[in-house]
Amino acid sequence: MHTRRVAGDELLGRLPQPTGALSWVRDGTGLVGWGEAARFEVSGPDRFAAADRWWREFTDDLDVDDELGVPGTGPVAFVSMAFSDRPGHSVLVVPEVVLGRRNGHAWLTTIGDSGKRRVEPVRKPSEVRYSDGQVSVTGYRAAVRAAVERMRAGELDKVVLAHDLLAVADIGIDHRFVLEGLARRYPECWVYAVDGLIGATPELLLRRSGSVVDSRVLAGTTWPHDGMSDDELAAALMSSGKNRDEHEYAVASLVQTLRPFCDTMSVEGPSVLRLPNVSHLSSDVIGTLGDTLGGTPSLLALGEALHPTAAVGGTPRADAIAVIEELEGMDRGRYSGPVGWIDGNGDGELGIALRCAQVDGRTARLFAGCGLVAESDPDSEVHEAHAKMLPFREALEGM
Ligand SMILES: C=C(O[C@H]1C=CC=C(C(=O)O)[C@@H]1O)C(=O)O
Repeated sequence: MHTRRVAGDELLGRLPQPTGALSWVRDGTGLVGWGEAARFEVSGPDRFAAADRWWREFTDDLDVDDELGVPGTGPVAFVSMAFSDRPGHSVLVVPEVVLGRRNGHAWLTTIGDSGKRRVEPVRKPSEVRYSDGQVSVTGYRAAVRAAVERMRAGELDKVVLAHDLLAVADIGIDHRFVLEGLARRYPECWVYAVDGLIGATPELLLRRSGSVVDSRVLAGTTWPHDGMSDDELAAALMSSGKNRDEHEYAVASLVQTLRPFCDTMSVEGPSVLRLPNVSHLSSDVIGTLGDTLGGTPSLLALGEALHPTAAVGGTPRADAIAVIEELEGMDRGRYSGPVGWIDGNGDGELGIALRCAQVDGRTARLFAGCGLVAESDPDSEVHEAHAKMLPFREALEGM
């Protein structure tokens, strides 16, 4: 395989075909890929360790010629892990071609001879129809109410429940059309696509660059309502006890789990992250990895320890997972699992797969969830989940 410097500043615009897009792009930087040189699929509680092992063996056997030698050059796999230990299907895809841009560098990595692909024009659907997914809005409201009762009874502190929505377009969905729409409206988010899971997430589970790791923790949300200005919404969010509690659980779970791997750690926040559809309480955690057992853990090993954070699971983690299995009533698939990329040195970026849909032909299954605490109100959570589905809906409809 070869990595060469290239000129040009396009990423998503270079994807040649309507399906099979691979993407991890934020505000014009990141990686896109196409073609499949290799694929690894796995499920079950050992999925992270199995994926890590497969990736190490795959890269050990490669003959790499890399002109740049920075994170994201050389061998790269796009990663999307299932939320749940069961059921669930996780996937690593090694593209035939990767195009990357970061810190003033631009590069092209190819595996094998990876012949040129025909470039097909991007297609826009003219009609999209929506219907209930596995969990309707009514079912979701009832599940939220039941979870809130459990928390009021002191059974757990926080749980994240989600529901889904089906969208059917009049033509096969062009992944590039959705990705371009998401990137245009959500430059603060990581716009991703792996094996048909497409979205724009504002939440970074973990980035590893050598011994430095960082994470963006989000929890606590508001959305435009009651004619309030953006500043009024932000001030209300910062002073909401319910949202501050929800956020604190998410930061604490991340810090506690990452601390044993780190020599130093610091937390900045919370502040308000403003997006077009919602605003979140946001904290950044930065750490320096220490040597454990003679080396620093890979990104996938760290992802295994961190997933699921309280932003998608809850607190205490095991109780929250049990409540999700009992009350949510659907298979999340890869929604709310780690998604991103890894390179041959164990570096890379894993976001949390939020604000997304699983796309298959003309159909997209959209997901959104909300963190619940004892003070949560079921109707508000239904509105919040609706607001969280807007990015994908608007991108699909071309708004
Ligand atoms: C579970 C989701 O969002 C999480 C991330 C940020 C804020 C959240 C909240 O305030 O509820 C959720 O924990 C989702 O978008 O589906």
